[in-house]
Amino acid sequence: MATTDECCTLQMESRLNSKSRIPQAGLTEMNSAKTNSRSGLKPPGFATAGLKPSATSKTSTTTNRHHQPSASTSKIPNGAPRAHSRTNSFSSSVSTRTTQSRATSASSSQTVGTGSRAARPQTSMTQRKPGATSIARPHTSLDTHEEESPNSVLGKRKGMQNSLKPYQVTPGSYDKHLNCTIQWTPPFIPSSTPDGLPPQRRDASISTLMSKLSLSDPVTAPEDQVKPAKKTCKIPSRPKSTRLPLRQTKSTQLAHSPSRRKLGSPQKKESVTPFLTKYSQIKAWDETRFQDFESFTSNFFEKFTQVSQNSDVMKDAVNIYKSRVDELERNRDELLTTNCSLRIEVESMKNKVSTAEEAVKIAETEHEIAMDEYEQRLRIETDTVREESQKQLQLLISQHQNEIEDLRLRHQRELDDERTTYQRELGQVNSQNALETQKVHLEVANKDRQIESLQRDLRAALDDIEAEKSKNRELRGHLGTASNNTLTLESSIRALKARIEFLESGSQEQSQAFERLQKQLEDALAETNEAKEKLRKEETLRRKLHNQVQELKGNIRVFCRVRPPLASEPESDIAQIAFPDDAEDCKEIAIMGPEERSSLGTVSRKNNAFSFDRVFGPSNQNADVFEEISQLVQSALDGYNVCIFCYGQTGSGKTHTMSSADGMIPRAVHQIYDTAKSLEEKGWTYTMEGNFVEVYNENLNDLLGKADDLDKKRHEIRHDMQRCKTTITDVTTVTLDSPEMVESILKRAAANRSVAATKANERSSRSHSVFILRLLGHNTITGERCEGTLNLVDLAGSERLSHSGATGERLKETQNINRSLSCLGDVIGALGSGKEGGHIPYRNSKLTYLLQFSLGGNSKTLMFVMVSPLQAHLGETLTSLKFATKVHNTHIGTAKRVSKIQN
Ligand SMILES: Nc1ncnc2c1ncn2[C@@H]1O[C@H](COP(=O)(O)OP(=O)(O)OP(=O)(O)O)[C@@H](O)[C@H]1O
Repeated sequence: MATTDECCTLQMESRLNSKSRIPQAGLTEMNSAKTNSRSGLKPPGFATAGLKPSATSKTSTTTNRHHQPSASTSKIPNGAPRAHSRTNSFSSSVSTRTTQSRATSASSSQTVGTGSRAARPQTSMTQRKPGATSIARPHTSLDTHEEESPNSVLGKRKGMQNSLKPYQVTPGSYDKHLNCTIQWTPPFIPSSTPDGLPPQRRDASISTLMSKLSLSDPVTAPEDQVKPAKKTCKIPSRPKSTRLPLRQTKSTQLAHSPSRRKLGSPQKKESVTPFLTKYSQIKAWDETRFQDFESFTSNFFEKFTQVSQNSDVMKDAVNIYKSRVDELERNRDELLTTNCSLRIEVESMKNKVSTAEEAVKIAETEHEIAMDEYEQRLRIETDTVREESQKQLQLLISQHQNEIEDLRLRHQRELDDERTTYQRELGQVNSQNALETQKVHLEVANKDRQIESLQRDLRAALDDIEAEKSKNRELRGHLGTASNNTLTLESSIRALKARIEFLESGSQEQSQAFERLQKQLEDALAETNEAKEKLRKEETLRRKLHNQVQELKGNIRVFCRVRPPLASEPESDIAQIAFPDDAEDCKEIAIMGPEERSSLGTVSRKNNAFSFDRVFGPSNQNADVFEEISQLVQSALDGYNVCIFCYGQTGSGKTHTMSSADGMIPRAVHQIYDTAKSLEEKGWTYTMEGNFVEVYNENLNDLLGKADDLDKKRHEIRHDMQRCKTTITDVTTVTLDSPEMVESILKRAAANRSVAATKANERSSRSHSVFILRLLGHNTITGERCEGTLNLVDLAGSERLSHSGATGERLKETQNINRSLSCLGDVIGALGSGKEGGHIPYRNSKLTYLLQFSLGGNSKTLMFVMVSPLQAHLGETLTSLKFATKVHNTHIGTAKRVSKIQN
């Protein structure tokens, strides 16, 4: 029964442990509180059996959950065992008891908690009396130690923390608190049994167990086993397990101390009477149960140790977590504080940022306004500069185009003129050559030398003409170059226009384009100046060559013109006039003379052939005539005195040729204007002054003056022999500013003459009209000056006096006309005689005296002999032709150009 009860007790205890009950508590409740409190017996030998004086043999390992390690060796947090000086479970249970609890347990038995410990069986040291319910355990050093420990079991329970601290006691180690050496005793057998056991059985079991245990009491221990200075708890060495958990019930240990002592002293086993009650039934030691119990205990210890170690690890982890939580809380507080300060700073920064943003917005607004104003100003300035640039460019382009156009027109005119002139000159030269050849044939003996000379001159002239042509080609080349330059400039202008459109966005590029254009313009101007310089030189050369050609042609030339029959003139009255070389040179005219009856009575007609420098037939117009005399007009511009007069009977066409609307005078004036204008680019500036006078009855009348002054106002002819210049006193001089003025001059002259005439067209037939055009030229570049005079003379009718039948005033007129014409013939004859220093009868008539410097060596003279086609005028016609032939045969010396160089 006892064995069965003990097994049941162990099983119950195992179940209780498996329910996480604290083993110590369970054991306390079952063994100490009940058993000891009820038994009230003092365990015999308790005070002496269990304690041995020697503490050297064995060590006991126990675990005390209620004590904080404080001995010589301690267990580190990871659960490693540490040495402890505490005593066994008994000592531990005593140490957890407070003074008060001990006092309380002394008066009343407690079944739980500390009270149960107070009721556990007392050791022999307490000398517990039988029957006492509880005996206060005497104070030992453990009490003080227990109370001083901050980790007392009460404190643990209150805080529910660190209640599972493992506590190991090494058997044989010295506990300083108990002042004894822990001595291992054989494993005790838990006596806890389920409730309901009869006290007798319980006591018997306890007695049996206690009998197997021996606890040497220092009091009863042999003297040699007890150290004099301290109490020693000697526990017999344990063969296998040396660890004893603290949880093992202290009260049970105490209760079984006798058994323990008995086990620890096997030699005394037989001699010692088991400390059993009368109810104990245990008679012998059950070795098998002991071994089971020992194995169970060993397993239990191992599990307990493992759980304790885990608990220690968890506690250490909890401590670490707590410290970590504290640290984190501190960090959190610090972070909160920092966060608050940062929020304040953020708020202040936000305010600053908002203020700064407002300032930035204001500044941006002001900046935008300023930028708008600046852009507007810049746009206005750019538009202004662009407009000005465009205006300047347009102005430059228009000026340049005008200059180019003028230059081109001038060059074209000059080329046309030169071409016409040279063609004309060539024709004239050819005609002259033919004429000279004819003359050579006619005057073979006398003219051989002259022909050879003329041929040489002709060759020279041809060479000159070739040279002139080459010059002309060069000029054309220059003109072509100028035209190319013009085209280049025009293309440049077009490119610049396109460029300007492209460059509107940048004034700098525009200025560069302007500079390039300016440079091109300067280059073009330089080339133009070079061309002008060449033209000036060519002009001088041309004048020289032109004069040479004119001299070769002769300084006095005679042209014959036959007017066409008028509508009022019947064809039967038309004389037989032939033009033998009409298809070739137009220099011959043949007029069938009147019938002549010889002495034998035969009637015959003589063919009168005449040859002149040029013969114009009825079909020729004034334009054809002027084409031939235009070279003389050019000579007048070149500074030579030229005299062109028309000779012929009344009605032969003198006035028509000279003063009609398309006559020589208007055409000459127009040519002079055109030529003078073209010469302006060569530096020449011309001033034209005109006089229009008549010689009537050997008196000079100013046809541009008042009509009433005609035949009343006297005018004197003055000659400046040094300058070879003729002036007329009190004569009206008209400056011809435009070619249109000549028409008014002619009209005015005609009007004055008609007022003075007694019959229609009468005055013009009875007087010589002289249109004097003085040409004053000045070259501003070379400084040259020239002064030429063009005299256009419309002579009075040359009919004979006998034929006119005039009388009285008319007779006087006719006589004066004949005398003046005769004087003209005399002067021409004298000039043609070739006598050096010979007398020239200029003064014999007003006309010749007036034309003194235009007839002679320094002048070029052209005489038109006008022929009426009427048969009735045949005699006068032949007379005029004979006179003209006489003039034509006259050779006047070389003309001298009136020119000077300005200093
Ligand atoms: N070449 C011509 N073609 C056509 N008509 C002409 C030509 N020449 C002269 N006439 C006409 O003949 C007429 C006489 O001409 P004009 O008056 O010129 O002669 P004139 O010699 O000047 O006479 P006068 O000595 O009296 O002045 C005019 O009516 C004129 O129109």
